Amino acid sequence: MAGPQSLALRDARTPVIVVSGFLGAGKTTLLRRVLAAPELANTLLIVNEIGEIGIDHHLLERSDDRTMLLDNGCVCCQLRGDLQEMLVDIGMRRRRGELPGFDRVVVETSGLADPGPVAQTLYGDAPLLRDYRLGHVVTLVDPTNAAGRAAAPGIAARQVAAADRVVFSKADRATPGEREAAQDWVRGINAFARCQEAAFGDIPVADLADATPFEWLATAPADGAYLGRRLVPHPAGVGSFALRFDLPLPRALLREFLELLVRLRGADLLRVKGIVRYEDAPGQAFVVQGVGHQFDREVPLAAGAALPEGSSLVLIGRRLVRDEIQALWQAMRAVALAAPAAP
Ligand SMILES: Nc1nc2c(ncn2[C@@H]2O[C@H](COP(=O)(O)OP(=O)(O)OP(=O)(O)O)[C@@H](O)[C@H]2O)c(=O)[nH]1
Repeated sequence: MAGPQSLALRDARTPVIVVSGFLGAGKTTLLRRVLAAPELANTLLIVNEIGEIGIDHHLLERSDDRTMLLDNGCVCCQLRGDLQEMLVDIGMRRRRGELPGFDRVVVETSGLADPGPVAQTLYGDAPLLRDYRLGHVVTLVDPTNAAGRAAAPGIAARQVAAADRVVFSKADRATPGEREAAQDWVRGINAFARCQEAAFGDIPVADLADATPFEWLATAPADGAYLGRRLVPHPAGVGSFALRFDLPLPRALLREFLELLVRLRGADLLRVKGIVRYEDAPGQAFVVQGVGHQFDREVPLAAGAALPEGSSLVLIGRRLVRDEIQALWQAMRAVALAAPAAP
């Protein structure tokens, strides 16, 4: 008898794999790693970012015609129709030979997106069903960031509920207690997902390439029912904005600013990421990012990457007011400029 796996293999439609996970859980890190593998070379990637400027697609270091950006909104609500349109358009262009072929699509959702409605669009839209089927819904859970999940419990839980695979990220850093707590939390929400741990996204590539979600559900009549039907509103007060800087920044001042921001608003600051240029490193751009209180070391970006001018920092958090934070920066900048230069 043909098993579910062989049923899926007879389905020639392109699988769409949804990669979800809370802010900073490690989605981009995992995708950078697995999409570099030759087995996944033929993958079209759609990156959704909630901030008004996209950062992640610059980090993915892929050619532009294989990476598309859906920014300035969340794909589970405002941009759901945009994703539908994008997928239908890409399907048509591929048929007309205007786009190189691709074997799968990966959608990296924003850290505040509920992947359920995203995945459901693939079941409910006839033009989409012609070209695509749902592959895995992979949700990353960062065991070291229970506080972040607690700040937006509805969304974090929905991300796990919709998953057929859960990857516990940051295995290199998480303590045994954090890992156990994260596992208990996931199991309490979704007992069916296949779970694995990863450090810097080191999952076997085949886990993403083989795109038959919930093998046993693939043959069930209520295909996709596990995704649930209810749309969860985004947590109250969580929003995002970008700070932009035209001139190169003083490195030490930016560090002090971010440290002060964490001291003043640490509990509400869920995610910071940006691409910055420093006065002391002409021509070089750096990625700056933090999750909760934890800031990563800065990473210089490859020269020649198509990057925006100046510097931009995206801040995502609860009840953060752009003007107040902008004013804090300006005040610190003014004090630094007025201070006598060190002898
Ligand atoms: N130590 C450690 N750090 C990690 C790991 N995975 C990701 N990080 C770091 O965690 C931070 C966030 O990682 P990203 O991959 O950007 O997370 P993301 O889920 O794409 O973030 P958003 O798109 O903002 O939601 C970065 O500083 C990464 O370097 C890991 O396995 N171990």
